Amino acid sequence: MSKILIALGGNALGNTPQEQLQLVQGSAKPIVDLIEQGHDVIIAHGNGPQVGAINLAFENGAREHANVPSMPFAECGAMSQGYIGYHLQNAIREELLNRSINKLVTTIVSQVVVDRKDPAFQHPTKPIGSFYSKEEAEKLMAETGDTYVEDSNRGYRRVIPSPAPIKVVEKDIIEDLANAGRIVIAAGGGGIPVAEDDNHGLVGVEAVIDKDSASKCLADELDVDFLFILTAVEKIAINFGKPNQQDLDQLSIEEAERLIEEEHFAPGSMLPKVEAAIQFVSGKDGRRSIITSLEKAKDAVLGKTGTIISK
Ligand SMILES: Nc1ncnc2c1ncn2[C@@H]1O[C@H](COP(=O)(O)OP(=O)(O)O)[C@@H](O)[C@H]1O
Ligand SMILES: NC(=O)OP(=O)(O)O
Repeated sequence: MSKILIALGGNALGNTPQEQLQLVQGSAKPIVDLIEQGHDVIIAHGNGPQVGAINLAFENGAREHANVPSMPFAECGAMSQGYIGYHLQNAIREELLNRSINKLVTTIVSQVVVDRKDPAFQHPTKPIGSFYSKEEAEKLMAETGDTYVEDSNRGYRRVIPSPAPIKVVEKDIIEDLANAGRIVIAAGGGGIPVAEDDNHGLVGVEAVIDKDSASKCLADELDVDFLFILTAVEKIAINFGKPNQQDLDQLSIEEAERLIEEEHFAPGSMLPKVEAAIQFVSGKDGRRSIITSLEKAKDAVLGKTGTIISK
């Protein structure tokens, strides 16, 4: 049996608390399928819509009420981990109980170290929060000074810096729990972004780390066999969304790199997933990364579907 790190995409969580509560019930099923198959599973997840909504709520509140503080992004990230982890761990717990699987599940508040000098701080790229029309985005940019960009033909979203993850601070605890047979939700939302100060302290920074990149970092640190990136599509494709779209079953590192150069993967959506997969499998022989949909996870681990990226 394998050790699997699952990176859960936005379609597993939705956009509102009500939607999330509903969707995580479905998301828990394929996760528990893998557990039932005997695999050791660690779960990471995104937080783009959630961290954007939390930050916006505080910003709007602070504008209108003197007693509402504005909330830094690291704290917003921490809140998103708690909020998503709470729903997800309860859904997984319930699914385990329904199937009489005697396993415990928990969420670890996870910090991820980044470099304050990372050039990403000068070039915000991480889309967060809701989607807006071009006109709405232009108005918001003029009002707030924030940056908004078009996100993969889906509308305009605010972007903030997304530095590269260096290490997961709570890695040893996550590993201890996983080795003890616990199911761990960790590095949620790419982890709380922190920088190390001169006295080994950790200080939150204004950023949101890409969850695929942070998942790759944790997968490396835990030396898992599979990095499973679960999103809304069953397979990755060339000419995505065009009449000549072709889904891909398998990719070598070299093939994947060539397709990146040919710009088949949209930045901010599929590109970070393929990059994370390449980096993960490049790290050690025998590793595999699978990109597929939540619904197909069980089949994909048996090699029946998904796009497998390997050496
Ligand atoms: N070449 C491609 N092959 C498949 N999907 C692609 C490709 N390029 C862009 N996409 C889009 O990227 C989406 C996944 O990115 P995104 O929605 O940002 O991920 P997440 O599930 O992490 O929230 C897919 O659902 C699909 O719409
Ligand atoms: N942090 C992060 O990458 O979130 P999304 O996957 O929701 O964009």
